Amino acid sequence: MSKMPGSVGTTRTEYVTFSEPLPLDSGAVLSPVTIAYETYGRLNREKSNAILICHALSGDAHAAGYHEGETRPGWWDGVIGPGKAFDTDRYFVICSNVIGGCKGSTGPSSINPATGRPYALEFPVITVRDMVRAQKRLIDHLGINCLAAVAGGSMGGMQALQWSVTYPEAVRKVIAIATTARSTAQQIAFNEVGRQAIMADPAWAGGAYPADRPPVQGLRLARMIGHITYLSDGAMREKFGRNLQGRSSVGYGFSTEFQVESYLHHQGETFTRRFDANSYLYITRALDYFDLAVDDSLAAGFAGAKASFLVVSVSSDWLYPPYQSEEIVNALAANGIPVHYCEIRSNYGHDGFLLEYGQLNYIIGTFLDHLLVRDVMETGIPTIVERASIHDASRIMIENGVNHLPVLSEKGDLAGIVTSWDIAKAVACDYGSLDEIMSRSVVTAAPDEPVAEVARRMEERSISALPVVDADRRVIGLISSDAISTLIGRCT
Ligand SMILES: CC(=O)SCCNC(=O)CCNC(=O)[C@H](O)C(C)(C)COP(=O)(O)OP(=O)(O)OC[C@H]1O[C@@H](n2cnc3c(N)ncnc32)[C@H](O)[C@@H]1OP(=O)(O)O
Ligand SMILES: N[C@@H](CCO)C(=O)O
Repeated sequence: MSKMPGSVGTTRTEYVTFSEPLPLDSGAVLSPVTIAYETYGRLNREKSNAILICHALSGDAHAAGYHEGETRPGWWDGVIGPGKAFDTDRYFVICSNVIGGCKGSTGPSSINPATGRPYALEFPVITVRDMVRAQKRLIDHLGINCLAAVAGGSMGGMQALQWSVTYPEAVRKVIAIATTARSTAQQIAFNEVGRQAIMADPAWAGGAYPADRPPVQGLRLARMIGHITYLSDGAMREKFGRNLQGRSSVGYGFSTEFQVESYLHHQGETFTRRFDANSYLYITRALDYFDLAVDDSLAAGFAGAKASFLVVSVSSDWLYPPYQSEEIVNALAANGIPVHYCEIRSNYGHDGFLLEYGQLNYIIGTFLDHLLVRDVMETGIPTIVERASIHDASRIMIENGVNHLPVLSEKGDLAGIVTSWDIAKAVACDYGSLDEIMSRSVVTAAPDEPVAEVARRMEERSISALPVVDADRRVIGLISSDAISTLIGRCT
């Protein structure tokens, strides 16, 4: 299929296998570990533009574009592509199938090297943290030290949150949608009913069913139950009301009569053609175990996180209700961690995170464009020491083609700044020492400040560049109005 506007075009799932054993939360190890993944866009030279997308319960690595011969795009195609929120003209977008899944990554239907047969229930129980550990292997394999963002909805949002606490140095932004920081009793309850439906199917056979005779009845029922929780009362009423399916009056029996019944049968049926029953057990168990709280405190759980966060809920989501997003926001705010919160207004229910593309594109796009100084600043900039001469300063400025030169004290922290305008003044007024011309009260920027705020400060003070300093006033870069306007020009 040729590339369409806004589409990443034809895509293909890649596979990588790691032979080094993957330690799991349960104490078991998994080896070898295969990860199925797709990428869209190009990784830049600095490897700083990578975004990891994490999928929900039944998703896979195919998040965007079209597989050869297929007409349905990837599951988050509405937000991934040129000009979309996850803009593949700017970002290198990665999506991988979770371990425990059945879409190419190692899971219970993979061959157990110890027996030569599918693992089935010999597959170790996994957690969301284990899924993230496996993703870290992939990210390392791709040579990426720090992700520009990790994003996902539902279980994908849990993985994104998990990244922020397990690998705080390896992720700059987290986008968590329609999710929670710890599974609730109600969520565990629905998962358990689904699992019981599968395990009660005689075809499940203790998990050792042959690939061509899976427990379809149990899996169908599990999905029907699950799918109800992905919708809302309003969405069901709007979609089906009390409409009958293919008949004009009720039949006083137990065959399928209502449209909503027919719809759920359809959803259950199609699910059995694309999903493995044992993977359903393992992944829902991972959801149950998910709890980022430490000593029952979510604030303590997020204490080490370093990313900035976007938390999004769906107004009609009763499976992962907005109050659970608000808990995440409060826990982050308690740690002084930058966080934005948005509630998508939608009647769709939980699956709104797969459908509300207009709102998602706007909210995510705005957040990703909400650049921080560290995203824009120039690093490795020239500096000069306090005792140097005006001649030294002008030579360094000419050699490096810069108009701003931070002046460092003997201790190495910021003592002042000298500009090409100061040099011109020095020549005109015949000043001899750097001390006479440099400004000592320097307006600075911090790496975690939003660029927009710094741009406002520069405008108010009529300054065209600010040194970026760390907590010890060590100069770590420079942000200039030129760099900001180049960026804005590129983004419009
Ligand atoms: C999140 C991840 O990481 S990936 C996992 C996401 N993917 C899924 O969950 C796949 C299954 N889920 C769905 O299809 C979800 O409903 C969504 C959210 C993805 C799509 O939502 P919508 O576009 O609103 O589709 P909707 O829920 O109406 O379902 C449409 C299907 O129901 C069928 N349908 C609609 N009404 C009826 C009915 N009365 N009787 C039988 N079937 C019906 C349609 O024919 C269509 O079938 P098809 O998907 O086989 O073509
Ligand atoms: N429809 C989604 C819902 C779970 O979040 C899925 O099947 O993965």
